[in-house]
Amino acid sequence: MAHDLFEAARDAMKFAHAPYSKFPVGAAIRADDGKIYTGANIENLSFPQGWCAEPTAIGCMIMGGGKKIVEMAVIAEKLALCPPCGGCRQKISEFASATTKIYLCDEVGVQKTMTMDELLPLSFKTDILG
Ligand SMILES: O=c1ccn([C@H]2C[C@H](O)[C@@H](CO)O2)c(=O)[nH]1
Ligand SMILES: [Zn+2]
Repeated sequence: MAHDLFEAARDAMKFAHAPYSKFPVGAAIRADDGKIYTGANIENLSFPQGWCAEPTAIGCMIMGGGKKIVEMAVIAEKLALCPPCGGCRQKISEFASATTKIYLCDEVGVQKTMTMDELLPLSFKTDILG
């Protein structure tokens, strides 16, 4: 049921701290423990110090005891769709598999579903670092 994830991401977006870009983003993760973890973007007056909604949700998942992303939804207030930025794709991939679904949402609901492999093809992998 992706719709509950969409609703969680939409609700999380209300917590965005985005006074500089005025571009609120919300994210919601269904984790392997069955719980939903959410996040919003949190900007900073020192611009590079702000961060995206996705890592907020990942941090909540890790601190809540979740270990893997089963599926994830992302929504932005001002765009039709908000595909995760490059840095977020790498961060998500740490806790996802190639087939993990990422739901790109607008204010109505899920509009596009992509797998992690589609979002981040040929992703960095090595057995040297474990
Ligand atoms: O995948 C993304 C891309 C951008 N943003 C945020 C960062 C910044 O606060 C605002 C404008 O880039 O949107 C996210 O939260 N997730
Ligand atoms: Zn990002």
